[in-house]
Amino acid sequence: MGKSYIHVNLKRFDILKSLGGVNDLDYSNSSDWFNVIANQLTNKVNQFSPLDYEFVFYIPEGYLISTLNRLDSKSQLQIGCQSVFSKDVVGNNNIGAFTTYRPASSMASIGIKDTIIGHSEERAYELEFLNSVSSDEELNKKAIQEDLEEKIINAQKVGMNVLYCVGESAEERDSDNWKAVLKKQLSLDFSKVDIDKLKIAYEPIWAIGPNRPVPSADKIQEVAEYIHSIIKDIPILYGGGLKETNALDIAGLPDVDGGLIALTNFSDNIGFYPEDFIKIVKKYDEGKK
Ligand SMILES: O=C[C@H](O)COP(=O)(O)O
Repeated sequence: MGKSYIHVNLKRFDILKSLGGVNDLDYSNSSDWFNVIANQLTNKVNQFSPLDYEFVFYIPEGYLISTLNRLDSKSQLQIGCQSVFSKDVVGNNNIGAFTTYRPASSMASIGIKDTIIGHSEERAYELEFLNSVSSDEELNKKAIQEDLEEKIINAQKVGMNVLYCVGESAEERDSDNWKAVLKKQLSLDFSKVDIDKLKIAYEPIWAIGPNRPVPSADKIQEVAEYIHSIIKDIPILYGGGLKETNALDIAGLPDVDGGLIALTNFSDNIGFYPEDFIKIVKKYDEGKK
């Protein structure tokens, strides 16, 4: 059995329902939302051998320092940040504040070793902005691609592992254009990008979040195989509606090495719930090849 990678992109589930949030997780007795999640998960994920599983949680920036300070040193939960700035800000007496940006070097200096780059949300916001300036969407996507590559390079330069997300939109799927889209997204310069510090998350945009269809296991396998035809021997995680009901099938796919999860409940009490996360992991483990 190969090693499996279960990564979680923990979106803003800390927002209280009274402020428009969706998650019902009760953290009223703690000022630190993620600490509540980590406390509920540590013993459970520690039942899996670190030789068999890697658990990485990409969490909103506000919780990074308190989490790193409070996390049980024996916890197998690894904490990552949600992308980094594309510029190298170190050296040349650079004393900028880099306001609003998150330099990889500053993340490394607080102890962050993992980051998620190119998430569909990151790509979408950048594209929305560029499309408002120029109508040449292909050129805009190319610019985003170059920016994401710089982010990967800068993160790896300070020793971080990168989960790089790729995936097609519903329109690109319907026009049967997914191979061309993925090929462009996977065209990284491997003279600069360290393949040993890289994993790929395939997250079809149309499958992410509540009330979305999920591709069949066969389709996920077809795409993962295609990704491996472009970049050999790289771990591929599937993201987009991965849940208890499909985790077993996805775990058994020959070209899939793990999952990227955000929601654990896709209806009713939408959000991320530690007990449901563990149920997904257990199902995944049952199907693990
Ligand atoms: O960021 C996470 C992935 O895109 C999957 O999201 P999801 O589990 O809510 O479908």
